Amino acid sequence: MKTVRVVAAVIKAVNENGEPIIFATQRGYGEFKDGWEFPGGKIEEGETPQDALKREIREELDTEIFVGELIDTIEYDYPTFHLSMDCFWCEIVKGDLVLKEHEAARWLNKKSMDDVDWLPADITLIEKVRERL
Ligand SMILES: Nc1nc2c([nH]c(=O)n2[C@H]2C[C@H](O)[C@@H](COP(=O)(O)OP(=O)(O)OP(=O)(O)O)O2)c(=O)[nH]1
Ligand SMILES: [Mg+2]
Repeated sequence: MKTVRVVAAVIKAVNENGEPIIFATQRGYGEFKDGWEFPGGKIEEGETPQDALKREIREELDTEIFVGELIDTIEYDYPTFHLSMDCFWCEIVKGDLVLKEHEAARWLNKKSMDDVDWLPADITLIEKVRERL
């Protein structure tokens, strides 16, 4: 099976009550349309994961991010490909998270993290994010 190498940004901020929150996006097209994910995408040839992630967030959200620590690398078998996804803690440097490709987005806290329908590969990641948020 072919392996698809992907990077995803867990963009972290703090809400008006001082609680940590993360930014989730809903896919607007394709095979996984309507599923919730962390913004990001496929690593292109010659890119480091960090460079790829900064590029993807510029393309998808018109926003500049700081890419921090690796949270986890998710390995997941979809029916037609193997996903290898590096997930990083990120912070906004500049920009307003404009949805250029996604159909919706939400800021989620620990409690509301289960309220959206995550893509299958993200389920184990969500547990780690919640523990460390
Ligand atoms: N970005 C992202 N992709 C995820 C997550 N979970 C998950 O299973 N995926 C899968 C869906 C896709 O098959 C693949 C990432 O593809 P993508 O569609 O974001 O890639 P891309 O931005 O480069 O878009 P495209 O040019 O291929 O349309 O990884 C996630 O949390 N974030
Ligand atoms: Mg993408």
